[in-house]
Amino acid sequence: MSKLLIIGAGGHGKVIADCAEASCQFSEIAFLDDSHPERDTNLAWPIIDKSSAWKIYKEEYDFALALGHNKSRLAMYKALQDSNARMPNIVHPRAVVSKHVSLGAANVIFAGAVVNPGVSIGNACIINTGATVDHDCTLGDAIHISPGANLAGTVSVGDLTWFGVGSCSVQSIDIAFNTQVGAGAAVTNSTQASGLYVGVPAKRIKDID
Ligand SMILES: CC(=O)SCCNC(=O)CCNC(=O)[C@H](O)C(C)(C)COP(=O)(O)OP(=O)(O)OC[C@H]1O[C@@H](n2cnc3c(N)ncnc32)[C@H](O)[C@@H]1OP(=O)(O)O
Repeated sequence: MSKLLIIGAGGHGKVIADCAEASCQFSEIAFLDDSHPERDTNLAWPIIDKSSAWKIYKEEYDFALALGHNKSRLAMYKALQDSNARMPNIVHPRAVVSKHVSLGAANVIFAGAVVNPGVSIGNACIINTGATVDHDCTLGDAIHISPGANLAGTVSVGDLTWFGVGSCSVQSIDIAFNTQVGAGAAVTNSTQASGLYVGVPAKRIKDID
């Protein structure tokens, strides 16, 4: 069995560790975090070094990326990928993921999530607790579908997009690169431009970085 190093020892990291433990895929789970050596544990798991030290560990460990910020996670993913580090997908045993789903690398799919057949997910995405991604959706890289968010069928989601907690999308629309969907929003039309969309139906209210 492989050993897992999770980069980032915050709350999201804890959920990845718990998910990895439940998957029985790893013989050891530990963290890298910039708070080391002042902090040496994250709940039940040790923090063994700073995040920047990851290269030292790349032969010995697989990696998971616990950076909630989509752009930071994508940058870290690219750095590790360039270095041929191993970044498996981590799927909670109580997530329902169709075998007819295409998954890239470094994705996490948490408990209660459902990913239906025909879905394609890129790299470094978070399908958070209880989120659903219905048939034939296409997700790019470094996307976060927050807890309880729901995508109907055949939605195309651009890289770096974040669906907030409890938000949703109707079927058969395209969500632009780097779209941020506020908590509880309902996206009812394709989004043409990056930006923050809130409300029901969701409206674009401002630019984002
Ligand atoms: C396990 C986990 O914890 S995963 C993390 C899950 N977290 C989330 O899903 C959080 C989602 N975040 C949100 O919904 C935030 O409110 C954001 C990102 C949409 C907006 O944050 P900010 O960029 O700081 O915007 P700000 O708070 O200044 O709000 C801008 C305007 O939008 C409104 N607004 C903000 N969020 C929402 C929302 N979800 N729905 C409707 N209106 C909203 C504000 O009231 C404000 O309106 P005003 O200008 O008339 O006063």
